[in-house]
Amino acid sequence: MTTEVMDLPPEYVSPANDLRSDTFTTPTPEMIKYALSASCGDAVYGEDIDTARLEKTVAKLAGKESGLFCVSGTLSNQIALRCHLFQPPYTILCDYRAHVYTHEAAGLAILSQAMVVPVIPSNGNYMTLEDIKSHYIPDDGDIHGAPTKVISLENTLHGIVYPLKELIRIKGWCLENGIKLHCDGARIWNAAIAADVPLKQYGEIFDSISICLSKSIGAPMGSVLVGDLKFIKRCNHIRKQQGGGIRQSGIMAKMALYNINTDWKARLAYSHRLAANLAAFCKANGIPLESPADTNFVFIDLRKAMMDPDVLVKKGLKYNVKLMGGRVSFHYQVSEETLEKVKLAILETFQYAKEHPFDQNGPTQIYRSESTEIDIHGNAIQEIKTYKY
Ligand SMILES: Cc1ncc(COP(=O)(O)O)c(C=O)c1O
Ligand SMILES: C[C@H](O)[C@H](N)C(=O)O
Repeated sequence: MTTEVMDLPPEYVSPANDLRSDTFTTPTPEMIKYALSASCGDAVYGEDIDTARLEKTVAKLAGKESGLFCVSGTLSNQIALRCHLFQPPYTILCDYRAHVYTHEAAGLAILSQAMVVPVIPSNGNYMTLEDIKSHYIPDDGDIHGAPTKVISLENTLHGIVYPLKELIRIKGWCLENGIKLHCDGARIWNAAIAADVPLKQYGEIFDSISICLSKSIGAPMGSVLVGDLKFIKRCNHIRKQQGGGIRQSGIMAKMALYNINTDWKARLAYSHRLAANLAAFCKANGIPLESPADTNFVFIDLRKAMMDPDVLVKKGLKYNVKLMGGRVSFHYQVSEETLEKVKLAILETFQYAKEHPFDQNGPTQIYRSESTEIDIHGNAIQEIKTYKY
C-alpha cells in the first residue's frame, strides 16, 4: 500500500533538518511568486525567454559563449562528456569517487561507449597533474590502447576545493596533449566562494562545466551546461536524443534566476559556516574526518571510527535530523538547531562505537534507502523508529 508523502509528519518533510544532501533545498514562496511571471515559450524551439535568459546568465557568469539548461546534473555531465568524444576506442579519466563514474548508472559506458580510468589521488584529496600523467593513456598509435580524450574533474569533490594552481597546471598539460577538460560543477558555486575564485576563472580553465542549480543554489531542478557555441549546439542535439528537450521550462528557469540574482554567496557562506562548526566539533571530540571540510560537506570517517552508519542514521532520527550515513551535507535552509542536534547524534554514535565497534567491510555508499521516509517500493515508512542505543 503506497501512502502519500503528505501523510508524513511535517517535520519529516522540511529541509531544515535534512542533512542527507544539498539536493533537498526546496523552493521558497518568493521563488514561486517570482515564477508566476515566467515566460511560457517552447524551449525546444528556443522560444522560451526565461530559459534563454537563464542559459545566458550562467554562461556569462562562467565566461562562456553559450549554455544549455538540462533537467539534471547527470544529464549535463553525460552530454558534455559524450560531446567531447568522437570515435571509440577512447577513455575518460576521473577521480575514483567522481559522480560521473560512481553515481550516473554507467552512463559513460552506455552513452559514450567509453572506458573509464578511475584514479585514486596520491594525496588522498584531489588528483594532481602527476597522478594524471601516471594514469592517462597516450594517443601514440599503440593498438592495445584506448587513448584518454577527456578528463573530468569535480569541483568541489567530497566538499574539497580543487586548488586553482593545480587546475591551471592540468589545463596546460591538457592543451599540450589535445585532451579536453570537463568540470562536474555540481558545487562549483561552493568552490567559488570558498576559494574566492570567480566562476569566470574556472570558465577559462575548463572546456565545459556542468553548473548545478538544484544543490546549494536551491532551484528545484537542473543544471546549465556551459561551453563554446559550437560545442553547446552539439550538446543540444545529444540532449534531444536523450529525451532531454524541455518545453515550457520558463517556470523552473525563473526560480533558478531568482536565487542567482539574490544573495547566493551569503546563503552558501552560511552553509559553509555550519559545516566548519561541525568539523571543529568533531576534531575537538576526536571524531575522524575523511576529508577537509572546505565547503558545505563534513565527511565523517566511519571506517576509521568503527561507527555503524545505520546507528548514525537512527541516532539522527532520535534527534529529528535526517542523515544517510557519514556525509553530513549543509545547505542554506538547514537550521542552527539542526547543527546542534546532529552533534549529539554523531557524538552518541561515536561513543556507542567504542563499546560496539562496527567493521564496515562493504562499499561506502552515499545512498542508504533505510534513511529515507519512503522505502524502495515507494511506501512511506509508517513509524520512524527511534533506536535506544
Ligand atoms: C557531484 C555531483 N555531480 C552530479 C550530480 C548529479 O546531479 P543530479 O542529481 O541533478 O543528476 C550530483 C548529485 O546530485 C553530484 O553530487
Ligand atoms: C550522490 C547523489 O547522486 C547526489 N548527487 C548527492 O550529492 O546527494
